[in-house]
Amino acid sequence: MLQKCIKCGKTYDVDEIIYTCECGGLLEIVYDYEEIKNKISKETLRKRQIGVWRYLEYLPVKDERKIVTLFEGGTPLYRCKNLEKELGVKELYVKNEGANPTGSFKDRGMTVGVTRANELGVEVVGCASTGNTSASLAAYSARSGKKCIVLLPEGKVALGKLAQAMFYGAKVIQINGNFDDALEMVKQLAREKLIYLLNSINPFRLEGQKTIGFEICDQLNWQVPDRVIVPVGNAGNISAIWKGFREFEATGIIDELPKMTGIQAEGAKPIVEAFKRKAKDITPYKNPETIATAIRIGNPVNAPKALEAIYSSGGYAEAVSDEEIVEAQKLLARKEGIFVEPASASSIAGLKKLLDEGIVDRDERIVCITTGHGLKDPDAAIRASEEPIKIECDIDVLKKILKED
Ligand SMILES: Cc1ncc(COP(=O)(O)O)c(C=O)c1O
Ligand SMILES: N[C@@H](CCOP(=O)(O)O)C(=O)O
Repeated sequence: MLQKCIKCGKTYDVDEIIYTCECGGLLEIVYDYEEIKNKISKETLRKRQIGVWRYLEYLPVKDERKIVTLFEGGTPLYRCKNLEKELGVKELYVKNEGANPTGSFKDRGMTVGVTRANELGVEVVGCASTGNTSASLAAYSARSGKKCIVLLPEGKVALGKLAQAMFYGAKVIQINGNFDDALEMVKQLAREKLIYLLNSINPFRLEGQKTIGFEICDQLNWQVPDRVIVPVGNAGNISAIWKGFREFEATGIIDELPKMTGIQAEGAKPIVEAFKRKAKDITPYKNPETIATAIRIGNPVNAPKALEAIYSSGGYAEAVSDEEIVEAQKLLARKEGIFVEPASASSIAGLKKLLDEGIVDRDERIVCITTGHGLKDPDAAIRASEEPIKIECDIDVLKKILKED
């Protein structure tokens, strides 16, 4: 097991605390896949409880006693028959990551990232966040007794997420700047070794998130979807999920791969623009803006990994407007009973748009990832809903209302 630069191929020991290569390239964790293949089979995996740690041999942990867990993963993969009818597709699933312990997919990353921090003997962890990363890191650092510092863009973090970070006991610092500014600041703290950084630039964190790909195969009885659609912000998740599929292929668990499809918001779409230019580099946005605050990111650190995932899987990247996001959020809640935060609904909005554009075939088996719980952002949900009806305590008035549509 090593850390390897995706740009120049240089390798580093896993115990070296380093976030990018000397050449500036992003790092990823590589394993001896033949060794994993000899240890693991579908049957052995199935004997264990579903969740991130079912896939232990694929995870960068040396000492199991150091694992910090809140029982993350094992999230539902819903077949969505009502949406299939509504959108005119043959087979549609939603992988609902809002069902994780703190309500987002970040918990998969943090169980592994904070376990690594434990193994390294780190005492102070930190991150920049649009909300979910901070909520999750605050919870896992509380559980492992570490000090936690989170930097947030003031006024742009959904209420539920802010409440979580504060309540789990993190030191919460709001900056007069956006997420990208906050990330630059915590990267500086990490370079000076004042914190162990647990944003997705840390390759160990992404190892936990790749288990979304593992679980999708597992829950589809080892079949592989034609396409996986993922909301994209800092671009770690789409890269991680793709790595999961590739590793299952490398170890003989699956023999096909899905088309990775990333969705961004119109006001923050540097990856979509790069994809449409067929480029490998992005042009960052200085002032990203969208109702989907979780993906209000102008300079995604994992852009090279995400673009590689999209290009080499034959996938696609598209942007959706705030109106399309809210419409999709409502559709998912009202047709399937699944309440997600706005950023999460971009995968559904993106699917609808790509079907209309003829990019996605109606016969495909599709999995949309919904990344965070709807209760994270109650303000957005209330703004998008009809006002409750107010009446006096009058039974006749109530009966009259009951008869209305
Ligand atoms: C709810 C939600 N959806 C999507 C994303 C985007 O994920 P990524 O940054 O890995 O692209 C985030 C945060 O980054 C998020 O919190
Ligand atoms: N949406 C994210 C943004 C940070 O992404 P990360 O994956 O690099 O931590 C958040 O929840 O803060």
